[in-house]
This record gives sequence, structure tokens and C-alpha cells, in this order.
Amino acid sequence: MAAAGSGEPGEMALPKDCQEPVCLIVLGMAGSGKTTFVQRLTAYLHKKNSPPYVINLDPAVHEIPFPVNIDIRDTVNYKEVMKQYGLGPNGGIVTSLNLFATRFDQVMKFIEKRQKNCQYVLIDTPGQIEVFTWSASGTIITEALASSFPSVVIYVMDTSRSTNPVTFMSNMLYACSILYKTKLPFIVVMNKTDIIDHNFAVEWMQDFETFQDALNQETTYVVGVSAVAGTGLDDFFVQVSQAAEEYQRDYRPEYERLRRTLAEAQSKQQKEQLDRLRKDMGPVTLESGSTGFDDLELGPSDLILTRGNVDVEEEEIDSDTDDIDHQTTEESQEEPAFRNFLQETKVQYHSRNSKK
Ligand SMILES: Nc1nc2c(ncn2[C@@H]2O[C@H](COP(=O)(O)OP(=O)(O)OP(=O)(O)O)[C@@H](O)[C@H]2O)c(=O)[nH]1
Repeated sequence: MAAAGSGEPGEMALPKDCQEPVCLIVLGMAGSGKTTFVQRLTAYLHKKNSPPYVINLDPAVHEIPFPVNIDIRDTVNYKEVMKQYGLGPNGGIVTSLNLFATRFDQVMKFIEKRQKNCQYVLIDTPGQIEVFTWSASGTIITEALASSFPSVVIYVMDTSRSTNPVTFMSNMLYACSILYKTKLPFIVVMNKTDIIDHNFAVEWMQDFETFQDALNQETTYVVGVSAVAGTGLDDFFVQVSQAAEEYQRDYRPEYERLRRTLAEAQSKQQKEQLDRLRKDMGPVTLESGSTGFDDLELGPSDLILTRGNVDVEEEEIDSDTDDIDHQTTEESQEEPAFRNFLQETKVQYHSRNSKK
């Protein structure tokens, strides 16, 4: 496994005898910067007069900020897959990728055709890393590429979100699980080094004691209890108290900031909705002789209630009309039955009279 920080472009050099394109399968947690990295690579390779062959395997991506040669979205309509199979977003992505994998032999043919002109094939994968790494289609695609071309897994990692040794370790463990699953050369790209230098992470990887020191400074609460015997509860509550203090100190300010942002966004949205409603209801209000909007200091849900509270008189008229309608309908249905009844009675009466 090799580690590389982004932002320091070195000389582009492939092995001299390498006549085939190298496939770079770009993986990483959602938001780690895979797409941005592929975009950066594409620009870099174009600048070096070695345009790559680019494949997008994310069916749910809205926008791809670089030219792609093969886009899964041209083959599978992810929204339609969700609708037809009654799936949620994740299921939709997995199924779309499965459907695409069934055609991957055609993709291989396209790459083969272009292998004389391209030194690199870049493959951007879905945001949800497990969709590719732990699905049958991900394995099929990886194996198809690796059996024909030199292939390397590029694991993009968000360095700025890995400064906590526990998060860093879980990220690395995930990387290791992919390394053992794919059994391919593996490069860890520590992205977002413009936010934080990745040297701390390299040091942690190379020097276990440094990592251990960082880990020791981490507050992890561990307590032994017996729920049956009731032991360990005093210790448990000591730790709860420390955790609550930590929450007040470190977490609360962040949650309050989030709540403020949310409240601001909500009030802005409410104001926009109200403005829209005012605009829509303008002519209606004039017709109904309302006093206008100046006395309308209600939110949208209040307005719906107001609309339901019709005048009593109006309500009576409505209900009368309803009754009349129902009666008419019932009478119109009953009339033929009644006519039949009269007819039958008449026949019976005549037959009785004729017997006499
Ligand atoms: N500061 C900084 N931001 C970055 C860098 N790379 C990506 N980002 C930002 O990180 C966010 C996520 O980037 P994407 O490229 O969409 O990440 P992704 O892994 O493809 O995301 P998914 O497709 O959702 O998995 C975006 O806001 C990018 O602008 C970087 O090197 N530095």
C-alpha cells in the first residue's frame, strides 16, 4: 500500500514497456473528493498531452465536471430503475450498477479499441463506497479490468476528516478491507491537503508509537458492568457525567450553531412560501372581498385552516346542495324500481280479478 498526498504533481512516468493503459479505479468514502480528484487528474493528463479514457460508474451523480467517454447514466436510468423495481436510492444504485455490469464486456471492447491512444483509464465510482466494493457488480467490473489491463486501486481519503486517531484508524481499516478484497496495487490518496497537511497521518502510519500517543489522548469511555448483578453502575455514571461535560464543552456549541443555521433556513423558506402564496392568492382575495393581505399575519398552515373555516351560512348552503344532489341521485336510481313494483302489482291485480 502506498500513501500519497494530493497537490504535488510529479513527473508523469509509466514503465517503458507498458503498452497498455493503466486503469485507475478511484474509490473512497462519500465526499472524500473522488470526483474532484478524477477531474483534477483529467485536467493534469490533458495538460501533459495524454488525455485519459474516463468512465463514470456513479448512476446517481447530478453533474460530472469533466468530459467522460463512458457514462453509466447513458445506459441505465437510475430514477426509472428505482421506480420500476420499487427501490430506494441505495437499492437503485446497486441495481443500476448490476445492470451495467452485465454490459461491461462492451466497455472492455471500447477500452481495447482506445488502448493505443490512451495511457490511462480513469474510473470514478459511486459515492456509497460499499455499493462498489462489496457488490457482485463491483467485483465483476474490477476483475474484468484487472484481467486485461494493469489496474490500480486509488483510495481517496478526506485528510481533514481523519485527524481523529479513531476516525483515521477506521478509515485505514476500511482501506485494508478493500486492499484484501481487490488484491490489487493500492494507493492511498490523502486528499484535501490544502486544509490540513497529511504528514501527521503518514507519521501515524509509519510510527506506531506516535499513533499510540495520539490514541491515548483520545477520550474513550469504557466501563465494565453486570446488568444482572448490578455491578459497575457507579463507574458507569461517573463516565456519563464526564461524557456530559464533554458534550457541553465540545459538542453543544456545534449543535447550537447547527440549530441556528437550520432555524434561519426554515424561516427564510417560510417567508418565501408566504410570499409565493400571497402572489398566488392576490386576485382571489380581491374577488372574495377580503380585507387584503395586510391583516393576514398567518403562516401557510394557518391559511389552510382559515380557508376551511367557511361562514355558517355558506356551510348550510353547501350542505343543502349536497343533500339535494344525493336525493336526486337516489330518486333517479329508485324510480325504475318503483315503476317495476307498480307494474308487478298491476299484473297481479289483473290476474286476481280475471280469476274471479
Ligand atoms: N478543500 C478541498 N475540498 C475538496 C477537495 N477535493 C474535493 N473537495 C470538496 O469536497 C466535496 C466533495 O467532493 P466530491 O469530489 O464531490 O467528492 P466525492 O467523493 O466524489 O463525493 P460523492 O460522489 O458524494 O462520493 C466538494 O465540496 C469538493 O469541492 C480538496 O482537495 N480540497
